[in-house]
Amino acid sequence: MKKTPHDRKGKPGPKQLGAILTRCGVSLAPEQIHRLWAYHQLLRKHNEELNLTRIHNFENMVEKLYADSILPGLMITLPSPLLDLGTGPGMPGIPLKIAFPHLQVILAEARGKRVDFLRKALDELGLEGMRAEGGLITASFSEPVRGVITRAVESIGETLTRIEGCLCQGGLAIFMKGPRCDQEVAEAIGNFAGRFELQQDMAYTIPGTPHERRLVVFRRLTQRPGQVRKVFEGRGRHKRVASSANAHFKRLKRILTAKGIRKEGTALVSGDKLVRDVIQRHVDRVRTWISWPGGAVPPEGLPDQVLWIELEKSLFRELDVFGTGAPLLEIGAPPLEPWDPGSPLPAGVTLLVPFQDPENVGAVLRSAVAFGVRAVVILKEGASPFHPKALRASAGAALDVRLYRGPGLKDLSPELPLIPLSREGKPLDRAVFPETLAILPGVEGPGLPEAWRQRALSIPMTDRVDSLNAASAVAIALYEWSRRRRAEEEKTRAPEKV
Ligand SMILES: C[S@@+](CC[C@H](N)C(=O)[O-])C[C@H]1O[C@@H](n2cnc3c(N)ncnc32)[C@H](O)[C@@H]1O
Repeated sequence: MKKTPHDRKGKPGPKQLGAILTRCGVSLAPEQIHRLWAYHQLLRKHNEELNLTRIHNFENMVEKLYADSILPGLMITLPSPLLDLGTGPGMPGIPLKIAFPHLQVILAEARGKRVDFLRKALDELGLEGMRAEGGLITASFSEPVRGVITRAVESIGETLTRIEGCLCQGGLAIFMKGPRCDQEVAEAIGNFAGRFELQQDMAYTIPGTPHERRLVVFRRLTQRPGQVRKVFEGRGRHKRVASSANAHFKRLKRILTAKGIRKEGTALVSGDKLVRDVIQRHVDRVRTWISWPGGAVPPEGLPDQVLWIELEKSLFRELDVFGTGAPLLEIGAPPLEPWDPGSPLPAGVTLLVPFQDPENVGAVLRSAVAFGVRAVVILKEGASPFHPKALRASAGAALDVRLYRGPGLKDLSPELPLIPLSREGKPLDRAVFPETLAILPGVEGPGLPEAWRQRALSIPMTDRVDSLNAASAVAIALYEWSRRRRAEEEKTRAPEKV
């Protein structure tokens, strides 16, 4: 190692740099120490003018900047190419490149003067396989990288969104954090479920110092949007639609109504969470992913025949009737199986639904699934369970319950073992529920035909309102039934031996 004027005992110089690094668990070859020393000098020289770092004490700089930057490379196998997002004066990218010369590193820095400094540093240090990328990295940055590393930039969630365009599937997002980042990590796990998974979360102390750190590593599960596009284009399943006369758009417009849903046999799902849930639980029903240019691309794992339609934003808004601003899904909604009133009801509770408001149909389907209803019969007067409002109000439950199409209210035989719900009936809390039963609420407004009212159950309530909302009344009746059933089960359970 060459001697420099500063290289006396205790004075900053390559020798002391090497010694402090060794104490921190980082041992570098002499030429690497010289490169790092040259970088250190550049940093000092330009710091006053460019405000590159607030750490000035030599020992602190070595421990908190250089050793800190290099340690992640000793703890995990760093992927390459590696994007150092928000590198500032080159941290951790430059010390990492010096310590691990095989890495291809892109130093990303938004501020122009810092970018000038980085380019000068790379030039003077003769670091090859490394470059500085100026400007703000956003989700549209699409150069493929296998890893992203960041130190002191922003929250984990913000970075995971930002690297959507560049981090390859299976690639690592590496976060150099302080010790207290539990909440940030937990939020990212929840918000990016299905897109990123937590691979490692290591708490450590920089050896020989009291400085605590966390290395948090997320692995990307999904493909980059450009790749997804290629896959859909390769299958001939990607369409861009700019005209309202387009046949796909006209079909999608039609399925906003019950008549169109019946005719096309498909339905529209809206809302980010619901769309993701439906894909996860009913992927075989998915027909079309509907977005707009620049909007979210379809997730991976959709069946080959699924179509991706990118609609002009104004056309997309016509379909996004709830204004969710999230992609929509077209799903299969085949005609309901006809209900045979002559065949025995399944054990447990069946629900007959005459509601004309699709939101009530959706709400009641949600309660039906919540309380373990076996089958739901949509009567002739009932709204479509696949109407966009019904699907949304059901939070997807419309796809989780056995649905049948039944006759009209007036065609229901009085012989059927139904339990009608009506304001005039006997109090629900005193009712005796048979093993197998079917609950029949009335239509919103007119309620039930006279014949059914006579044998109805009623929910005790004040007379300050005329009636409960139809879907709420059913939810209460279902709750009462499930409460009684649980109480029965408790009773029949063998008493525990003492
Ligand atoms: C607090 S500094 C940290 C610098 C360095 N990583 C370190 O640990 O010393 C954050 C730097 O990130 C840059 N930055 C923040 N967001 C960025 C983005 N989206 N793209 C590029 N640079 C960004 C800022 O300009 C700033 O220089």
